[in-house]
Amino acid sequence: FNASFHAVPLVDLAGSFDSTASTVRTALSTYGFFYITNHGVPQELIDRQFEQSRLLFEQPAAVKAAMPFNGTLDIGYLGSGGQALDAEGRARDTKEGFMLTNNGYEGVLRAYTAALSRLNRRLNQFLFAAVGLGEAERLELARQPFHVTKQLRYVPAEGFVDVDAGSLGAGAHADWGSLTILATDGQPGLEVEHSEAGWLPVPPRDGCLIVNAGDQVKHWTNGELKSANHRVVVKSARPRFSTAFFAYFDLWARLEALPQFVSSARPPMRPPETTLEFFHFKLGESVGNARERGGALKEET
Ligand SMILES: O=C(O)CCC(=O)C(=O)O
Ligand SMILES: [Fe+2]
Repeated sequence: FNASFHAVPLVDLAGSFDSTASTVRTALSTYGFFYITNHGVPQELIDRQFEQSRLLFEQPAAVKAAMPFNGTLDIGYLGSGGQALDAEGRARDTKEGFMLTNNGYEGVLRAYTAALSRLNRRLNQFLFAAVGLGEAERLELARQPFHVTKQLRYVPAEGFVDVDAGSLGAGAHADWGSLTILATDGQPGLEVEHSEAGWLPVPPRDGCLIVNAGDQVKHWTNGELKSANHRVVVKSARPRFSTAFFAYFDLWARLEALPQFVSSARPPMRPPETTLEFFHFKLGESVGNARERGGALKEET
């Protein structure tokens, strides 16, 4: 096995529409992940957004606790150990998360979110073309995509990271929505699971954002395109920051497996359901997992 054959592909958004859509299809059916370059989000906006993230996470625990996580909207501060993304793992995630609210960093976060929202609409055109659908079908599912912007900070575990014992910045999971667009502060840690190659690093690349498909795309294409499992292993001595923009299809859109990917031998993976129904199901599951695993981390004081 040669790892160099197994690298997450790069999609150049400045290329021709058809070749970009075809690379998106290959990338999502093989890895579930791709890098994007010439994405149009100014590096300066990405950097300012990380600066706000740094300031936020440096606040005293009491200040962060005063912006509590809202389990219906998925906004607010969720402390280390508040979530356990790996449904089969034993430990809770060590990361802290902060989701968009109307606090002081509102201006920067809203500008960042607006830029990513435009980029997601562009990526959706390639996604729909990749499965042979056009603008009319896109408007049925993705006229006004729902999205959540989540700033993350991974503080290194004390001592060492024991992957076998399940101690991860973020446990193995697939994302839930349509496409996730990830920016990082340049520190490695993200890994994607490949069916033959196992866990592959997805290191940051200059000028690139990282994109991956979520479960909605998997259910929609009945497994033809992948929502790859991924995880975050942070071994460095300093904290790692990343910001994930989780896009979904429209909140009220009823998602159903596309007929071209369904047969009697290949029944739909899930019954038709709205984005909202699926989102609440997954959110309840991951926060519930962490509650059940109480005691795996020190309680925050
Ligand atoms: O921080 C990262 O690199 C990925 C985070 C992630 O996978 C998630 O929050 O769903
Ligand atoms: Fe993820």
